[in-house]
Amino acid sequence: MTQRPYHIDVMISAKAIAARIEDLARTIRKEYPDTDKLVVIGLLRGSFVFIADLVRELDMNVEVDFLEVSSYGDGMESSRNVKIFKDLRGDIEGRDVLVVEDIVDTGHTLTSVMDLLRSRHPRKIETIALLDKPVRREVDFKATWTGFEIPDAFVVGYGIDFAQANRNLPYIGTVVFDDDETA
Ligand SMILES: O=P(O)(O)OC[C@H]1O[C@H](OP(=O)(O)OP(=O)(O)O)[C@H](O)[C@@H]1O
Ligand SMILES: Nc1nc2[nH]cnc2c(=O)[nH]1
Repeated sequence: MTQRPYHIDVMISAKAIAARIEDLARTIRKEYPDTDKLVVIGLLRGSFVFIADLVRELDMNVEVDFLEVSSYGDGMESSRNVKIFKDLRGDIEGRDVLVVEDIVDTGHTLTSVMDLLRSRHPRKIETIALLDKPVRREVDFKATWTGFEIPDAFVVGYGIDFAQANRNLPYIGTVVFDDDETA
């Protein structure tokens, strides 16, 4: 399938993201005062940039693990069918856990991931999402901490893809189709 031509407008700069992550890391540190080693779980693939920056700001002992899930494939619409492609390496029973996500949109991904992870009986489990698009929600889900609330626009960059491209942009941008602008 040929891709409709598009460009990307900057929505949140790399500098604004870095400043927000410093704030979030301070808040999280205070939320886990008695934790020996926090298990920080990144949801692949979208969260790989966010988790890398977040853990380097977290002034505490952490263990990093990943769960690979996907429901969008290469499209712009959720399939509402959250598939697990790769499970955690570690056991989270009795552990303090933080789940790191790039974006909450319909809410299906984090709802289904949290159902799965809670069934493994962590001692405490919280969620952080860099972006939240509350107007698109289809299931009731709110992350414990959110970086930025954003309007209804398809975003890319900072780990987030469109058709497996643009994950390497250092900022968050919106996809604008060129033929929509001329219509
Ligand atoms: O709230 P939702 O509507 O469920 O959407 C959020 C999810 O969508 C994207 O994942 P995607 O399925 O595109 O996989 P990816 O992380 O590998 O890009 C994103 O990374 C979130 O995990
Ligand atoms: N690339 C991308 N993936 C998403 N998954 C859920 N919402 C979005 C979005 O706005 N952009």
